[in-house]
Amino acid sequence: MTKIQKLLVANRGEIALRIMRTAREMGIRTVAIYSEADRQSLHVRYADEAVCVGPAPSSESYLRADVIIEACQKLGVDAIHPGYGFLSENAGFASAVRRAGLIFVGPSPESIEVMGSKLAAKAAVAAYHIPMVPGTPEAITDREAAKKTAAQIGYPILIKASAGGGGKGMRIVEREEDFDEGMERAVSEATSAFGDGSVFIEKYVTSPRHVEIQVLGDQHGNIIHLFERECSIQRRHQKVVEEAPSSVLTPEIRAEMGRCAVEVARACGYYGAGTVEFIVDDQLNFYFLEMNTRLQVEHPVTEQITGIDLVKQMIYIAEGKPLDIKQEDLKINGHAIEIRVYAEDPANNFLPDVGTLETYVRPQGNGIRVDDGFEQGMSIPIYYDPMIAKLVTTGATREEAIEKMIRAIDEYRITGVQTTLPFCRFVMEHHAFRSGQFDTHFVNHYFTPDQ
Ligand SMILES: Nc1ncc2cc(-c3cccc4ccccc34)c(N3CC[C@@H](N)C3)nc2n1
Ligand SMILES: [Ca+2]
Repeated sequence: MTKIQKLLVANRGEIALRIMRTAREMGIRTVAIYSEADRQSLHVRYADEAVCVGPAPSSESYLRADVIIEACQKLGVDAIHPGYGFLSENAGFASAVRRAGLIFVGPSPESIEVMGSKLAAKAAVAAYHIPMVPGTPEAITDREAAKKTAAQIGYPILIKASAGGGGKGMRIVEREEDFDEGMERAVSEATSAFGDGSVFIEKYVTSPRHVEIQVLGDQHGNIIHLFERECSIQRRHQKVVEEAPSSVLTPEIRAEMGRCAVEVARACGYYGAGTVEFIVDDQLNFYFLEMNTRLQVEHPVTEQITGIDLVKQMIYIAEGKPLDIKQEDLKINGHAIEIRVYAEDPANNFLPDVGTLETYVRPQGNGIRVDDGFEQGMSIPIYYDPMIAKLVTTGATREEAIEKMIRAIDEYRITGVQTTLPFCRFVMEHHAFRSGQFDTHFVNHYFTPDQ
């Protein structure tokens, strides 16, 4: 066991601040990294020490693994927390951190590697009888054979890039006559996007819900799940509204999905915080899709209903501590909803809107959590994800969480940039959302930009 005394957070914005807050509660000293564009940002001011890692573009700063590791050695840092995005699912970085004698607050490079390839993930899981959509277990090498398999599976099918994920590198093929062209395009897109043209086929589940299970594993083989998050309200594979628990799962299906998620984690010897993604069809059948080996943006809704601080657990696990939480001790307490507040203009096809937060007043009160990285007067840098904040409300019931969300959105005062707040309010008021009857096509179905 190694007690971490000094932690470098290799990230920026709200997640960097969020991680540093937990570290501070644990008596751990914090080091921030920042690009020249983030010199004045909050996470830099909050940290005990801060290091400029380069110019604004991420490739020259937040992705500079060598500069980040060098900074650790210079400052006597023990561990690095990668947050999400940037280097958080980069097996090479996790290995380099290890080789430098530092602790990577995350899973092993091997787990990151396996789960980074959709096919390797499916192969690792195959022996565990986890429901997966019908499809080809291997990358397509023989197109005629693949065409036969597609006919057996039945159209529509999805052609997916093995190196893809998060919706990138997926093509729907509705009919057999479109197969050849669909395959051509899928391979060329995967080759240009990921440098890896290997693709596989799956039966397309037409109106799925996106439900994911949070798992926590320690370095002694203990793995638990912390129930599900529903993330079906997405726009172009960018989640906008997430909630925990899901409004459709029954206790039986929840327990079964949780068991499967733990088995997926076990299949790759997982430790740390991870998320197992499923899609759920309208008959409430669920299918394993992929595993994310990072802390996710939407992790707060899980924290709110379980009372577990996931960053604290990640740090304990990285220190080699055995989990001090038993599965049977975990209960769902209440309902939490998160909306992501982006500096984007819903009336202008959600284009990023640059500008300065002339007014920035957060909502407050019982059941309101705001994870953000900005103060009034700050401008939104154009170089990074334009997320301003995550607004999380927690109520005893889903209805109460929705009421709180509507009240909080109305209290949130932001001028100087357009934001997605009006769109989120539209969702909270919509009968399809309120009744729980929605799927991943919600935004396309119900939101026309001129509204
Ligand atoms: N066989 C099969 N059928 C339906 C699917 C539906 C999704 C999906 C999941 C979540 C949101 C979506 C929005 C539009 C289109 C698809 C989705 C999906 N995803 C999207 C990103 C990655 N997590 C995998 N895979 C699917 N696979
Ligand atoms: Ca993913």
